[in-house]
Amino acid sequence: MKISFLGGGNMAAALIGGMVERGFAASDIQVVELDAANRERLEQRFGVRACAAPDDQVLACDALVLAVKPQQMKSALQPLAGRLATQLVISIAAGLRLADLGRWLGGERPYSRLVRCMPNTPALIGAGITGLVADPTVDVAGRDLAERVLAAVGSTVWLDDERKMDAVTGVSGSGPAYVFHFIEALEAAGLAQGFEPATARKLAIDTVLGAARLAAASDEPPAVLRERVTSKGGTTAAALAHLAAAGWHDIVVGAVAAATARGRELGDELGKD
Ligand SMILES: NC(=O)C1=CN([C@@H]2O[C@H](COP(=O)(O)OP(=O)(O)OC[C@H]3O[C@@H](n4cnc5c(N)ncnc54)[C@H](OP(=O)(O)O)[C@@H]3O)[C@@H](O)[C@H]2O)C=CC1
Ligand SMILES: O=C(O)[C@@H]1CCC=N1
Repeated sequence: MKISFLGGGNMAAALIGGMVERGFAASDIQVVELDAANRERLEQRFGVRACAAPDDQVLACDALVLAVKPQQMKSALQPLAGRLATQLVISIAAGLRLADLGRWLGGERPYSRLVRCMPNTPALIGAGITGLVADPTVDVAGRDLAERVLAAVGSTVWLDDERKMDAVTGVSGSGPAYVFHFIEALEAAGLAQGFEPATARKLAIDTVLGAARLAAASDEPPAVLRERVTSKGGTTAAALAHLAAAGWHDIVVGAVAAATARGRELGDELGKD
């Protein structure tokens, strides 16, 4: 299976790294990337071919992953318009809708062999989660191909309605940043309590890792696991009361709503062209 990437930045590197680590042949992966330093990094780190513009070799692929920023997409697709025939196009761009991508990629008619998805950066270590939605005209073979690419780097969730994709972006696409931010805060809290930096970081990271693994392995919901940590009149209750008073739950819900709304706004703004 030959996979080409348009854009070789952070998320493309996470996907390529995860794919190579999980047995995709580096010689079957190509990347079009404008930045020369990025091209060199991708070639050296993963052994893939990187080039500055989409040539015939890039187009001779089974799947083309669109991995430029949403604001760069329309101009990045211009050199490809009307040149695709059988390739499955997989967009990972936040906000951008299938209909607009199809219009930008098409020649006389819109291109419809399209899957829109939203992965996240833990893909780099095979621990990503991706939401996917296909254009209704994509056949089973096309869906299987997208599934094989994204399932190589983590779990997948197929959606029946493209409008839900912005919420996937809000929850799991952007989600690792919220978790990293939480780890940063926990680490800073450890430093404030007098731990050495390495100890503060280890306590913070291993706590999040262990709690997430326990939640994933448990038949019980996170709320029950939380209650088990919370002894009556104990330390956790004191911390949770502080978080509740600061509106912790609503803050997280509001953050996801802001990300979701921004995805929708990007789709509205950029799709107008
Ligand atoms: N980062 C994340 O966690 C996630 C990102 N995404 C989506 O992935 C996409 C990429 O995001 P991210 O990797 O963070 O962004 P980056 O900016 O890191 O990567 C995009 C890369 O594409 C390059 N580029 C721009 N125009 C072209 C072009 N015409 N041809 C080839 N390469 C080009 C950019 O170069 P230059 O910098 O020189 O412009 C840049 O290196 C976005 O659409 C985003 O919404 C989805 C899920 C998660
Ligand atoms: O911040 C962004 O727009 C991208 C999409 C999801 C994660 N990063």
